[in-house]
Amino acid sequence: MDKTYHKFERKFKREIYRLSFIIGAVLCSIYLYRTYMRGDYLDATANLIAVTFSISGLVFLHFSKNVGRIHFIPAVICTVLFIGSFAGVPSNPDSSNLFWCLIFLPCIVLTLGHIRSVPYLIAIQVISYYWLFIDYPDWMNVNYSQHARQTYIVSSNLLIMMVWLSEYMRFKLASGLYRESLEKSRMHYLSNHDELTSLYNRRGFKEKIAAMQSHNKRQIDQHAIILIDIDDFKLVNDNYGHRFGDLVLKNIARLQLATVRSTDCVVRWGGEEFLILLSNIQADQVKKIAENIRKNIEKTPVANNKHSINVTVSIGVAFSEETENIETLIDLADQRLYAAKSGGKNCILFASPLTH
Ligand SMILES: Nc1nc2c(ncn2[C@@H]2O[C@H](COP(=O)(O)OP(=O)(O)OP(=O)(O)O)[C@@H](O)[C@H]2O)c(=O)[nH]1
Repeated sequence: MDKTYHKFERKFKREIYRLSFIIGAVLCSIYLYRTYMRGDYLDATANLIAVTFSISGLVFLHFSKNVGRIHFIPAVICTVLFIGSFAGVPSNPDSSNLFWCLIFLPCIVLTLGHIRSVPYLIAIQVISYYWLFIDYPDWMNVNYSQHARQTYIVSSNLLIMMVWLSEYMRFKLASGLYRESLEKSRMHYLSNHDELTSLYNRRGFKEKIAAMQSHNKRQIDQHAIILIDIDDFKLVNDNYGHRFGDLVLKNIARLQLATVRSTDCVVRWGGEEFLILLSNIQADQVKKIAENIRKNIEKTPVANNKHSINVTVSIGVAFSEETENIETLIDLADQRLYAAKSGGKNCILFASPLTH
């Protein structure tokens, strides 16, 4: 499945590990205190080991970036605690340690997931059945009653079934929801971006403007529009082929993105025409950016293994001080671009030429 989904799953697991360790540390500390006060030092030692395990798990989790690598550690800790509780303290008069063992079963399923937990659970159940019916040496003073054994077998199996099923359903639901949201965002991306250059398309630009206007309560801060058109692009296609033309478009898109700030919006406005919306910016900075774009494009060759050419662009710029309406601003920039083309190309017009 998708890498990002695994990342999302790992985050989920990390929280489960953390929760398991915290619960383990708190419960075992309480029991450590009680057993120590009771003078039951064997039990107290087992609890001390459990507390140490849980705290080291938390420390490890805190410092490890990639939780994927430590998938088995919490499960191993749970298994050790399980075995410790099962076999280490069997002299408990009311067999209550058997029921504390049940805590670790959900932890194992949740940390390992519905697939990896299966062999663990089978192994744990086989070991615990063996321990339930084993002839313990006399010094261990084990006395699991028939009732305790039966109750343990029924409750542990029911618990495993319930937790396993809920983890299985959670996984299916989460991966389904994730796939759905991934598909939605993919569709949204495709409808708002140009396939060739990955820049915004007109639809994406409209959405961006609407978002900026609603964020700034209908008025975008001081801004400017730069309209860019490749000079004699038809000749590029005619001389070097359409695929080379596509390469030129991609290179120009890349150069624009490299020149503007990450907050600016670069749009493929038409076939060989691009629009840049610079927001929150002073006029002199706009002029610098436009000039940098023109120069960078002019001096950077576009090459494949057959051809290497330099292309130029003509640019028209309009500033928000001239009009508040974005459509009118684009029209102004377009008129200047047209004038730049008529005036000899490879140049920028920041103001409309005087008409007589
Ligand atoms: N390779 C390629 N060419 C495209 C694409 N979209 C539009 N074009 C071409 O861009 C060219 C635009 O040509 P014109 O509008 O005549 O403009 P021009 O040749 O750049 O001339 P001036 O604008 O006057 O400098 C046409 O040949 C289109 O086929 C595209 O996605 N890929």
